[in-house]
Amino acid sequence: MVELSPSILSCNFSNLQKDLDKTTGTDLKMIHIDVMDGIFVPNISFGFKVIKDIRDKNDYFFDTHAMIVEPIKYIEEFKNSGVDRLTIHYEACENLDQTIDKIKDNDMEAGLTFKPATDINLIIPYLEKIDLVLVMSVEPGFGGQTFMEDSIEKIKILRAYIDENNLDVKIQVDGGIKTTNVEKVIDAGVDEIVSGSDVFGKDIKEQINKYYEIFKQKSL
Ligand SMILES: O=C(CO)[C@H](O)[C@H](O)COP(=O)(O)O
Ligand SMILES: [Co+2]
Repeated sequence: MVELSPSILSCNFSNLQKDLDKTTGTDLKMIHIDVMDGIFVPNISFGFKVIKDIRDKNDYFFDTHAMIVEPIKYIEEFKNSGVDRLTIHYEACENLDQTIDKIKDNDMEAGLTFKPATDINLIIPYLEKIDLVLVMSVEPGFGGQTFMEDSIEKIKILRAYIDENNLDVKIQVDGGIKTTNVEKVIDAGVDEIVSGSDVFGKDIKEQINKYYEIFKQKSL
């Protein structure tokens, strides 16, 4: 079944744990943690201290999306903060192979993502060595943007390649997903859905339950 990874970027940071507490009693298994450095993307979110502090209070799988230049420099710190999977940007790494290897050496799952304008054919060769490929369906940097329709084709290409080659790689989509458009990305073949403003910007528990209702219907 498809899983939801709600982005805490849309939480109220003055009440972060209060927002996370509202997710209890749902089917949720992971949360999406967007780290931005103000250089790779034109926005700054939060860093290791925040991740560490919520790690102490939440058992969820920490699905972390690093929108930072040269994440290789910070891999140990992500690990020490309690990150379970580190997803890095193709465009942000001078040596992508080395960066992926170092994530794995630090006992985290490795995810790879790419900006909407990046040619998907550049990503395909790395599918053999990663655990997750993330299709960005908005320009990275901000929550609350509109879903880019051409992401559907990218998901279909990745789904076909992964299935044809029997690869053990999950597909995630991030940006502009709502309960009203989630079905089309599921039909295209995603395994995980990131949603920020449509979860933490609304009635949190109700929205998570709505997503899981849709996922269950779709898996019948
Ligand atoms: O990576 C991101 C932005 O760069 C966020 O995960 C994403 O934008 C989620 O927010 P929303 O669902 O509101 O689009
Ligand atoms: Co993200």
